[in-house]
Amino acid sequence: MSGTSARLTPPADAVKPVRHPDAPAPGELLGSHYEHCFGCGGGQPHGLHLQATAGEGVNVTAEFTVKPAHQGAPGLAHGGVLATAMDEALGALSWLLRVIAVTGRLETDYVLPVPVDTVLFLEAEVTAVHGRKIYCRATGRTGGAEGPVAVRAEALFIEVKVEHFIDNGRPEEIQAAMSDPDQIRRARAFEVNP
Ligand SMILES: CCCCCCCCCCCCCC(=O)SCCNC(=O)CCNC(=O)[C@H](O)C(C)(C)COP(=O)(O)OP(=O)(O)OC[C@H]1O[C@@H](n2cnc3c(N)ncnc32)[C@H](O)[C@@H]1OP(=O)(O)O
Repeated sequence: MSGTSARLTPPADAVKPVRHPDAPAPGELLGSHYEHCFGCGGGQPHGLHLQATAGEGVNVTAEFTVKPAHQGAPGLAHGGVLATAMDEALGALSWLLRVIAVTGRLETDYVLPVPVDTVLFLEAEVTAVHGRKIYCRATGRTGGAEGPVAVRAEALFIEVKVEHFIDNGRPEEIQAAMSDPDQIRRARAFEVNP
């Protein structure tokens, strides 16, 4: 990548990310944050079903298998779907900081075409934190965890409160989520001092 845009460059007084003491242990499968999430939920037949695993630092690894439903050009993954995979892997970093955060900005470099049936090996890490702003980056490799980089992304996530979803989400889904004890448990797993 030739360079990061100014909006994704942490300010000079940004700090190194700190793994929350109650973060999932390294190697732990993080699970889905919401059953109907297009990126990680099991309730979306054509979703990405991305599964992320906690790393030792403020990082995660994840795998995503490109399905025929994810095509753009014949036999190749759609770029927007690949950006979704990066977004989802980057979003999973919230589990390690134990904050709720949403994507503010996402920049993606498409380096290689990604055929259907490819398993994309994703790695994401937080690079810096500045107040509510979480700076992070990710790569997606083909042919194994050490394979060539096919997709690269940098992003800025912004920490929000649970009210962000309650105030803005469609009432049907919010009410269903709020009355689901399992969903409440998952939402709390993101929060510091729940
Ligand atoms: C029941 C619930 C369950 C929930 C489970 C967990 C779900 C997890 C889901 C994860 C799913 C996967 C992930 C997804 O798909 S998340 C879905 C996609 N993302 C969104 O929908 C977010 C939409 N945007 C917003 O809601 C607001 O704009 C946010 C909340 C992001 C900020 O508005 P807010 O009014 O709060 O704050 P602010 O405007 O004062 O900004 C604060 C600071 O940030 C800086 N800034 C902002 N934007 C940008 C930008 N684009 N580039 C550079 N900088 C930016 C800004 O300059 C400021 O900096 P500073 O002046 O302080 O230095």
